[in-house]
Amino acid sequence: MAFPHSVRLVEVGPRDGLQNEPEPISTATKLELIDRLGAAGIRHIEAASFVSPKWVPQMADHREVITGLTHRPGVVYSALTPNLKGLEAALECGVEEVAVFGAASEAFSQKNINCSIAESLQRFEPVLERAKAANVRVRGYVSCVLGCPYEGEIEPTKVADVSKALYEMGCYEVSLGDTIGTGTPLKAKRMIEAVSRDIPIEKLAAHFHDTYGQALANLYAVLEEGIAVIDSSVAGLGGCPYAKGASGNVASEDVVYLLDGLRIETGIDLDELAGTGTWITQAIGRPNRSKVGVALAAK
Ligand SMILES: CC(C)(COP(=O)([O-])OP(=O)([O-])OC[C@H]1O[C@@H](n2cnc3c(N)ncnc32)[C@H](O)[C@@H]1OP(=O)([O-])[O-])[C@@H](O)C(=O)NCCC(=O)NCCSC(=O)C[C@@](C)(O)CC(=O)[O-]
Repeated sequence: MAFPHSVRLVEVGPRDGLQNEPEPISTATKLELIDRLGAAGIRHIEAASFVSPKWVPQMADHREVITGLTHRPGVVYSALTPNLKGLEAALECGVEEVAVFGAASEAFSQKNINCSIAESLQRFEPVLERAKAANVRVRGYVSCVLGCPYEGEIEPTKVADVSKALYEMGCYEVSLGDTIGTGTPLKAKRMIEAVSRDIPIEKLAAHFHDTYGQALANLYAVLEEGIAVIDSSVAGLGGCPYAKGASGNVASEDVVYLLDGLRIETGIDLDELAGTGTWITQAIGRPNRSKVGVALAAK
């Protein structure tokens, strides 16, 4: 299959990137990050997470973040909502899009959202119904699509089953998470092949972490399969509390550089994005994990 002509980047830095930071990050810093990302041309930004503050303290200011956003025309600002409680709180803040998140691994599901895969799907059903009634689109995530920190290998058929359930429930797009970054290009292709037997490829997104340095190679492999939505995190921010040693999502700057080189349109200004990566890493005292970002900053 040929590469897509354009790719939509879903920037998950403000949520996935920051959710594990141990030191509090001010709401003002989060809002500035989100605004800078929009100014760089990103059209979908995952801004917050309506989860329990006991589980993820860094996302406790979800209300302030969502209500404090300066909405740029054409930019979608979304938030995670694991259950009805989270969804109702998000709707009260006027959120325009939400996401539910499940897993292809039983053990990870238990650690992450405190329930089995089957229970999680039951929880998501009323979330989808309520969101539909409120005219709010729902994205679905599946974690551990290329490996689990507890169960190791995950069969592509398991990923396909959970993805299909989310899609049939009404998720407009299913994002496939290589949560611990253990995937390699062949595995990634096989997983996409399995999932796309049930779901049109244009309804799938790649959400790859770079723990083993394979994320760009894996993205190249799935772009060849026709994937045209990529989740990434500016400066490669992030990690996962339930996956020891996991590094962040693939860096947005590195993905844009790759796509620019392939003549695949993103609508994103790489220099502006790289400047945002430099700024946020300095603001929160983290190393910049984008190779492209570091190289551009050194010019
Ligand atoms: C899912 C729950 C809430 C279940 O948590 P639970 O303990 O099973 O839920 P519960 O219904 O029994 O409620 C327990 C307490 O949580 C409260 N509660 C219940 N729901 C909410 C809510 N929505 N917002 C705020 N508070 C909530 C509820 O009110 C109660 O409070 P208490 O009475 O003890 O004071 C919990 O396990 C949780 O918050 N987990 C956090 C999971 C998380 O955020 N993980 C990181 C995001 S996923 C991810 O990063 C992967 C992804 C998407 O990026 C893809 C990839 O890379 O793999």
